[in-house]
Order: sequence, then structure tokens, then C-alpha cells
Amino acid sequence: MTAFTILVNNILIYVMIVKTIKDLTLITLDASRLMSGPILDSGFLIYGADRSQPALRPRLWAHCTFRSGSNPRYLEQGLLVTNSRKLRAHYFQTKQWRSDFLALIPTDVAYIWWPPYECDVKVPCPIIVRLNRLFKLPRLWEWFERTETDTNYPNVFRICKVVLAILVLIHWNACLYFAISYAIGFGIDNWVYNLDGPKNSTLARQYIYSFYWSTLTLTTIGETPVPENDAEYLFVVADFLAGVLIFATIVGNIGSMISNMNVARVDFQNRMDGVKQYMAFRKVGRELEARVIRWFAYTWAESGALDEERVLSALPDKLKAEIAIRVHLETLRKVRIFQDCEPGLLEALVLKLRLQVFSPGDYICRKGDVGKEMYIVKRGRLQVVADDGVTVLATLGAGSVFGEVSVLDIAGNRTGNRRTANVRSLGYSDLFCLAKDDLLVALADYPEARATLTERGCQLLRKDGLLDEEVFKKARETQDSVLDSIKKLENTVEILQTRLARLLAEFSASQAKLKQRLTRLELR
Ligand SMILES: Nc1ncnc2c1ncn2[C@@H]1O[C@@H]2COP(=O)(O)O[C@H]2[C@H]1O
Repeated sequence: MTAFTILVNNILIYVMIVKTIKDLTLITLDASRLMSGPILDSGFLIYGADRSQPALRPRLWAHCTFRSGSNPRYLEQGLLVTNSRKLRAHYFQTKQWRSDFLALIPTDVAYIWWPPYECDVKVPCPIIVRLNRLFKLPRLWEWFERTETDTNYPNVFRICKVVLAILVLIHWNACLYFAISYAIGFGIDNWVYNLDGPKNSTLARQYIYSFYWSTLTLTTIGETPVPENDAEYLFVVADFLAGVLIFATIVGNIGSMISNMNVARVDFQNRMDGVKQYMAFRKVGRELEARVIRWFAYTWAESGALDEERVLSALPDKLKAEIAIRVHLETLRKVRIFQDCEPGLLEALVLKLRLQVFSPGDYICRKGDVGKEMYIVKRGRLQVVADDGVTVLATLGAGSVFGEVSVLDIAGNRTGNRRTANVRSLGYSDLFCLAKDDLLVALADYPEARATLTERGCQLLRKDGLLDEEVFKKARETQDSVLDSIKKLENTVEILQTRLARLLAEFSASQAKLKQRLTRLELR
């Protein structure tokens, strides 16, 4: 019955090893720990399967504490509870404590009356008393689920889980093979395990051969000794069928996990292939094709995705803004107009920014085009060039802003809402694009930022003589006078409110007096 011992012991060892990956602490089996919420305590008694060992001399007596998370806790009305008393009360309200308790009953004590060495003379083997440890299995699944959610490498974890499952199945099957060999009789025929010979009788050889046999059978490689009696045939047929099913499932699972690992790359490649096919079909020319392919290569190398917005689309706006701020903050900090602005504006803007990549020589905007968006340079170098396409008016780098003049509706701008210059990308450049409407909506609540941007636009227009100073002055005066009027009105409203409050107070006081006088008159 050595096989039974190995089987039961190893199921437990398996549970132990998997959980140990997360958190393993050797402790004594004390009741207080047992009650401490989601903490799991397990006592594992691993006895020597070797019959030469004294019966009750455990090779290892390990009490292991496993935690489902690094800290035992639960949520109460959305708040994390870490108080041990509350945790204990909560734990006893769940059903889990019963199975944990059953798993912890020290059934090993039964070995005092039913020693494990009787395994070779008794069926079932005494080791069966420790089967209650299997009540821990739901906790193991729980741990798997939590780790899968928590880990940053879910696919690696899933693959490890599947590999572990394969190993355990092969191991159980090996134990069954050994047990069947025992039942039929070791060495009776060629199929069963043969204990004869000094090499075959060692525990290691028994296990390794059984594991080898089980691997060959379950992977349907075969090449194991041919069965010789009905029971052996039936067992092997069942094994082959199970092997086919198990491996079909495993291959399917691993295949989908591996393809999931590369899902972003596959999506990118599919889209790139689509564009390539389209370009070839439409005969756009080799030079343009090469540029498009270089653009794809650059985009993949720099961001690892074509559409960052789609990746984050599942998140709520607030979280998206936080991620976007974390990712783009460095660039936004370099932008002078955003340096002193309120965090609210940054948040409002950062959500509206769309990243665009331009290739060397691309024109981002051309003079005379209608301005529909402004740009912030995240990375790369750009040139503001005159009409001739050669004269460089300015070179822009990371943190520069351009394209604001035509979108800000600056009064007195002689070009109206048209671009005042050409802007060209020198190499590859990553630009944040901000649509006119989004910018105006965001700036409506932040007049200071708007004033800074307008001032910058005015300076550029003045430099090129494109600002009608008279109109600008008038507009500003009108704006100032409107602002003044608003302020005056606000003051007047405030004064009126104070007077009204005072009048109301006086009115209620005189009313009270009147009531008192009336009461007095009535009493007379
Ligand atoms: N001389 C210059 N120096 C720096 N930037 C400029 C200059 N002229 C124009 N620009 C920028 O180029 C942009 C072209 O589009 P806009 O006119 O909307 O806004 C313009 C400015 O932001």
C-alpha cells in the first residue's frame, strides 16, 4: 500500500507547494491562528513511505500558514477591514471556516492505534485518515483566482497552473498504476510493476518508473508493456481515453494562452498587413509604401500599440485621466502654459489629448489651412517654415506648443481662423493633438491659461504684422468693460442681498413684537 501512502501524501504536498509559492510561514498549530480570518492553517504530516522507518517518526512535521493575500482583510461598505476582532467575527459568518476546521482536525492521531506501516497488510491504508486535508482545496482555487487577478503576468501564471495540473494528473495516475500493480501482485506479469531486484525495490525507483509509465500512457505515446489481463486492459484503455481528453484540453488552453500573450502584436501585425495589401492593390508607390512601413515600425517600437485609447477604453474617466497624467505629465510639465495652471485644467486637457505620430518630412499643418486643432510636442523636432518651404522661422522641441493662433479666435487676427505658417516634422515626432472645441471648453473655466495662450498668439501675429491692433484693442476694451460691468453687478447683488437679509431680520423682530402686544391686549 505504499502507493496509497504516496498518493495521499503527495496530494497534500501538491497543495502545500502551490500555496507556498505565495506565502509560507512555519508556525505552530495554534487555535488563535485558526480563527484569524482568511488565514489558512494546515498541518501536513508527511510520513516516510519507506517501511524501514519507525512507524510514528514523521520525516517532516510542518504546520504551514498560508494567506490568501498578503494581509487578511475584507470590504465593509467599501472600506477595508483589518481589525483582527472584526476579521474573526466575519470569518465565522462565512461557511469557509467549517471546511478549514475539518481540514485541520489532527486525524493523524489515529496513527497511534492504526500505524501507517500496516499499509502493506491493510486495505484501505491507514494514511486515508488524512484525507480531510483535501477540504483545503476550495481555498487553493480561491488563491489561484486571486493570484490570477493580482499578478502582472497572468498568462505566465496560467501556463504554470496548467503545467502543475498536468504534473499532478500524471502523478495521480502513477499512484493508481502502482496501486493496481500491488492489487494484482508485483511482478506477476510483464505489465505490472516488478519489485524484484535491488534497484527496483527502492522508493525512488518505484516512484520514477510509475511516473514514467503514467507520462507515456497519458501523453498517449504508449510504448509501455502490453496489458495481459482484463483489469490491466481496462485500466490502460481508460488511461488512453483520459490522456486524449486531458491533452486536447491542455493543448487548447496553452495555445489560447500563448496567442493571448501576443494579442497586441498580432492585432498590430494584422492591421499593418491590411494596410500593406491595400497599398499594393492601389499602387501607391514604393516610396510611400516604405514610409508607411517605417511609420508602423516606429509606432510599435515607441508605444507597442496602434490605438492607446482603445486599450484604456474599459476604464472610467477618472482612472483614465490618472493614467494619462502619469504617462503624459512629463511632457505637459515642459509646456510653459501648463506649468502654473490648476491641476483641474491638466486633468481636463489630458483626457482630450490624442497622440499622433508624424514621419520625417510630414507637414503637420500648412499656411492658409483652417485651424481645427493645436499641438503639443511630446517628442521629436519640428520646424516652422515660411512659404518658400526653406526659410526656417523657428525650431520646436519637446514641450513646445503650436497651432494655437488659428484656433483661439483672437480678435484682430487678419488671417481669421487660418494657419499662419507651415509646420514640418524633421524626424519622427510624437505630438499630442487637441481639438479646437475641446480646448475652448477646457479654457472657458481657466481664463488665466487662455490669456497666456492668447498673449503668445498675439506676439506671433504681431511679429508677422497679422494683428489688427485697433480691433484687438477694441475687443479687449469691450471685454474689459463687460468684465467690469459683471463685477459691478456682482457687487450690487451682494449689497442688495445684505440689505434684504437685514430687512428680513427687522421684519421678523417687529412681527414678534406685534404678536407680544396683541397677546397682552387679549389678556386684558
Ligand atoms: N515665428 C514663429 N515661431 C514659432 N512658432 C510659430 C511662428 N509662426 C507661427 N508659429 C506657430 O505655427 C503655427 C501654425 O498654425 P497656427 O497659425 O494655428 O499657429 C502657429 C504658431 O503656433
